[in-house]
Amino acid sequence: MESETKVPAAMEEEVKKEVVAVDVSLKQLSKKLDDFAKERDWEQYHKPRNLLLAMIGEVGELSELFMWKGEVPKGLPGWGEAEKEHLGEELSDVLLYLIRLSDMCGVDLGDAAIRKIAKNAVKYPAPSKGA
Ligand SMILES: Nc1ccn([C@H]2C[C@H](O)[C@@H](COP(=O)(O)OP(=O)(O)OP(=O)(O)O)O2)c(=O)n1
Repeated sequence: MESETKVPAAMEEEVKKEVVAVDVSLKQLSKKLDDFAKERDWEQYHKPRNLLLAMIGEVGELSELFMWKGEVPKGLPGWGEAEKEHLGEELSDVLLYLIRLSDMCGVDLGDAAIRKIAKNAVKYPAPSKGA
């Protein structure tokens, strides 16, 4: 019983150590994921197709949080703290697998995303605000 109460507290400490209020970059996350995989000898599993399927699985878990709720207003009024925390975890799982997938495909995701936004702006020009 004692260990049951200690484990979550210890985990909480580990999480706190990691959580620092920074504007984290994709490159920083990418490096953390690389270290994480190396430390566990998981690089062998982090092949593009595996990562894609893992990401899709996490998109499914993310979708479950919204399932049967009808339209959900911005800011998620009525959602409890635990539910929002869970949402943050599922969003993170999707993001982390996406970053790792991009890395394992040799795609610089930040660079690709900036280029895609620029391309979108050409395809969908904003209406001019002048007279
Ligand atoms: N081979 C693996 C397995 C996990 N992870 C990391 C990336 C994800 O952020 C998280 C996913 O972990 P789980 O597969 O345990 O999934 P959940 O955290 O969603 O747990 P559960 O499915 O029990 O809700 O762990 C990873 O990088 N490589």
